[in-house]
Amino acid sequence: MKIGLIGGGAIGRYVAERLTAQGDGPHALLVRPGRLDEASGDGIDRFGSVADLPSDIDLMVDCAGHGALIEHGAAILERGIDLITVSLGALADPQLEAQLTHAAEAGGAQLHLASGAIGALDALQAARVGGLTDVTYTGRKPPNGWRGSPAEDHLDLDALNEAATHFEGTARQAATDYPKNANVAAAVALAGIGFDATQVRLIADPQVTANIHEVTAKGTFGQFTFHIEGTALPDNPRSSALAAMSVIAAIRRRRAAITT
Ligand SMILES: NC(=O)C1=CN([C@@H]2O[C@H](COP(=O)(O)OP(=O)(O)OC[C@H]3O[C@@H](n4cnc5c(N)ncnc54)[C@H](O)[C@@H]3O)[C@@H](O)[C@H]2O)C=CC1
Ligand SMILES: O=C([O-])CC(=O)C(=O)O
Repeated sequence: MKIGLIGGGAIGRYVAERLTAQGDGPHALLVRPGRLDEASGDGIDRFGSVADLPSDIDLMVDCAGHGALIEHGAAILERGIDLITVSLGALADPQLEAQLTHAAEAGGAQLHLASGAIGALDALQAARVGGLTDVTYTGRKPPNGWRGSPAEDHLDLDALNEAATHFEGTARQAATDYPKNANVAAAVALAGIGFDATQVRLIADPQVTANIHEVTAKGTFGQFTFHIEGTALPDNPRSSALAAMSVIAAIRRRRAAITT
């Protein structure tokens, strides 16, 4: 299997290192148009557009964020190349979701949503079958984990001495307003009761050092609470290491004889 990457940041570098260690390339790095000189993904052949990618690429992996999925997603799928993405929050835009669905159908390819920094999505998907009544997601990170997000408009992150909520609303609004921080909200929404019915709370908390995600769900199946304290990647306090690990796990599942 020949694998190409989008994104040479914190997640992309982790994924590239793991792929290299397991003998999987990566075989191409797709960068922003006109950014072939971008200082990332060292040693990997770079390409500025999907059309330029080598013809033998079997799988593309988006570790670059919403802009990359918007920019390259449809073209990859239309070319018949499967795509794994961590940029789930971009699907809060119904037009993008429709565009990617049509592109996947036209190309006979599949868009796979990596589980990212959260877990229990399998339980949510199963619970949805019987009917879910209530799903809430709470994301709690240290103040540094919210830099570059709308949290900065509501809070003085440097002066915070107790936990402060800076967003309460739907998963659609969270995913739209926090493209670098609320992909988990989108993952929960897509697995469960959707972007508009999933309730989200985002908190900056100077007392914690981990990226903490909590999901509670109720339905005919019963109820559950899932709580995870994720270690951030060394290069980006916003992004949990588990998000990068979930990409490698998704790739491994594709070639496993027995899979979940
Ligand atoms: N699903 C999940 O649980 C999570 C998802 N994410 C998503 O992953 C994204 C990347 O995370 P990090 O690696 O930590 O960020 P980062 O900022 O360290 O790296 C982003 C990389 O993507 C590249 N890039 C940006 N736009 C691009 C485009 N249009 N085409 C090609 N390359 C492009 C940048 O040059 C950079 O190399 C986040 O912005 C977020 O949206 C992050 C954490 C968890
Ligand atoms: O990595 C995390 O902990 C979560 C995150 O940034 C996201 O959901 O986009």
